[in-house]
Amino acid sequence: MDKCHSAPANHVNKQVQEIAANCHHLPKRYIRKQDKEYGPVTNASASSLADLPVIDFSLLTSSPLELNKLKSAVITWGCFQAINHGIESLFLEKVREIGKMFFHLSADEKKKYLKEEKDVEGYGNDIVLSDDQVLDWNDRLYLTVLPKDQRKFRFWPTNPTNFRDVLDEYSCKMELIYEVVLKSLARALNLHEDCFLNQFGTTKKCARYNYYPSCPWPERVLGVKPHADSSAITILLQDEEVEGLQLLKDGKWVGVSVVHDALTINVGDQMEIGSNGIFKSPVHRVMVNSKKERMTLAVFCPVLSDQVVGPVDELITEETPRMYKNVAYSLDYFLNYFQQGGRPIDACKI
Ligand SMILES: O=C(O)CCC(=O)C(=O)O
Ligand SMILES: [Fe+2]
Repeated sequence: MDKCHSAPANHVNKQVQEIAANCHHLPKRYIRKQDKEYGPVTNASASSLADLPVIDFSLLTSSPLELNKLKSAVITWGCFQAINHGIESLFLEKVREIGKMFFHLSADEKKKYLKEEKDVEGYGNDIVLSDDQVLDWNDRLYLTVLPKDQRKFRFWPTNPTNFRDVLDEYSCKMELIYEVVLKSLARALNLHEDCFLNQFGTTKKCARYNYYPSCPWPERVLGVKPHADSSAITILLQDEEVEGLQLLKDGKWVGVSVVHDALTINVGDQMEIGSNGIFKSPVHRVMVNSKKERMTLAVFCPVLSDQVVGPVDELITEETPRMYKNVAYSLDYFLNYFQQGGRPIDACKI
């Protein structure tokens, strides 16, 4: 059979994992349309792994040098690898393990947590907004973890049995990491350390386990299509061995390596706006592997729904005029641009 034969578009509501398990041909809905991707389509080769700065969190308050390294990382890349962040290696393993155990449950068991068609919360994949939308080669489990009163427990697996406890503990740790990053970024710009924390107010923490089954035609699909995150920051726990994340840097795609026990942290559109464009929210995408599955856990830290985001006053000066309007962030606002391949932040620029 022609390996690239396109199947009819009846896979839209199937899980990618089910398609991958019996993949004799690639369903049409997953085939990349390269003319619709912004940024070049060439793949990163082994030689173009990003030299992403590694920031030692244990030094951020005591070492001006480390703080400066963080500042230049976020200005240059919008992203860095955090080490010595205080989360034990064994615990990170557990966080990965509960995710893998979940995705390895039977299809029927996982479907108990299936999301609704037009919502993101729960187990599933892309919200489909149009017939010609290209789908990502990934399944997800998306759970709002903080504030606690926004948790929708019907989507929280009880299998494995420790899933909820481990994710709950991880959420608390993410709140602390969030605060360290926002305070450090403010100090790096000589602002009061609570400046960004106050600007954004209470932020949500939304955990998204991304599961990328292996794909016999990795060049023809994308794990996640090019996008920038809308959050203030995103804290990513990568797969312990399989790479796949790439950043668009100076017009080229460069791969992000796996650093043992590191958290890969990037700023999102809300921080780009808050910092009046000093920190740039990086465009990134995910490639899939022909042989190995990959699983990551992204924790997005966005403002609460309808909260207005704008640049902090102290960063608007005569030399550095306001670059972004104040915008009220909602899921609809984000999705409308995202699924059409545009960047929501372009609509916020003055
Ligand atoms: O899985 C990854 O490496 C990144 C995922 C990502 O970009 C996202 O979930 O927004
Ligand atoms: Fe992302």
